[in-house]
Amino acid sequence: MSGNTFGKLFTVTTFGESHGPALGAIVDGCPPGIPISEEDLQHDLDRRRPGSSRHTTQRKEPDQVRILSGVFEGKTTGSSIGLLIENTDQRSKDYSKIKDQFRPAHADYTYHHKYGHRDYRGGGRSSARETAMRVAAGAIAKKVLAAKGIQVRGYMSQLGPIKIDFKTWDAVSENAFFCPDPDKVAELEAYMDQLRRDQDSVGAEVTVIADGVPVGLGEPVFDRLDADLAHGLMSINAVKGIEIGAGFGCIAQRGSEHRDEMTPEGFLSNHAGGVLGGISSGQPIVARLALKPTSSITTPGRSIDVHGQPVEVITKGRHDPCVGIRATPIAEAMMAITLLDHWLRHRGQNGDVSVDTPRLEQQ
Ligand SMILES: Cc1cc2nc3c(=O)[nH]c(=O)nc-3n(C[C@H](O)[C@H](O)[C@H](O)COP(=O)(O)O)c2cc1C
Ligand SMILES: C=C(O[C@@H]1CC(C(=O)O)=C[C@@H](OP(=O)(O)O)[C@H]1O)C(=O)O
Repeated sequence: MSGNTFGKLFTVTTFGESHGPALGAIVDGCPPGIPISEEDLQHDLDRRRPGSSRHTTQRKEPDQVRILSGVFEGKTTGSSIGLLIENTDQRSKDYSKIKDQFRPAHADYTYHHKYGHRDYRGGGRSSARETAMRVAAGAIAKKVLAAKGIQVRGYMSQLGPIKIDFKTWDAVSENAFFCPDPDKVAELEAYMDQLRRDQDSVGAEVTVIADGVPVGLGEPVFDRLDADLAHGLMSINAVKGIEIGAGFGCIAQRGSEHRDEMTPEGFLSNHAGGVLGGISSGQPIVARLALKPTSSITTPGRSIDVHGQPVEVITKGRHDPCVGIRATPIAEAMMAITLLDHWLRHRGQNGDVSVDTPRLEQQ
């Protein structure tokens, strides 16, 4: 097993390196008859694309996706969907000087020791450039889920020390940060401008929410829905923490506060984050991701080279000063892929009839 595939019934396999000719994905298990066009995928790809504001990497990639298979006359056929995005703006000379050095906090050290031979250009396979394919696959999952009334959306909830309260979904698409509070945008701009002057990077938190998920998705033991969500979200580059619902906040809570009391009209709170016993409760599914600060910065850092000799690493080139800024569409994609996989698995075992899943409609 090479670890390039995610999911059990709805599966996503990706290939490609940051400075290779192209990236690709094979999406398997998509139900037939779903209308899918390249434009459907392009919307989310444009939201993730590098170089779209001064606060992200300045690498300019159109990230134009091509659907190579699995769609005929505008609808999925049920066969493998092949997706391709060409790389057009690689600048490999940025990496010539550091090709034998290990950037502290990037994957150079572990790739070198695990494989012995690595594509150092742009971090090769370890680059988050790969996440473009997840976003394209996630857009397919989102489309299938939307037909079932399930919507997956995300936003930035903290940038470095700046906490961001949720205000409106409309605001999220109106700024470069996926910030839901329009009154915070100027502060974020100023923080990022100073950060660049400091030649440093910073972490962030992204929140992702699925609305309209019926009761019953998930498995009770190993493949709990929350476990698979954590797997999918944690598999995104630079993610160091995942919380579902109250998350680590539950440590300081009492049972009388944490429990989500129920009335005939519904739950009175959602500390569970929409999952009980590994199975969706019908409440919104809420996950938060902690993303670490970018490792590639121009501030010199101590490290070693491939010969074990001490070096001072300075990483020049085009890098995201805060990787969390572009992570929202990626988190949405991984949540959508996980939910669709579990939707198909639920239907595989339980069929369309289930006393406890009145909102699970026939596909
Ligand atoms: C959207 C996004 C953009 C990223 N951009 C950069 C970047 O420009 N430079 C960099 O060094 N790391 C960047 N990263 C982080 C690296 O890909 C990541 O740190 C590396 O793969 C090592 O994996 P790990 O941090 O999960 O241990 C980015 C991550 C994401 C999610
Ligand atoms: C290209 C993208 O982001 C890249 C992610 C990345 C990393 O180390 O993860 C490092 C940089 O790579 P390069 O120096 O090869 O351009 C970013 O630009 C992208 O997201 O599409």
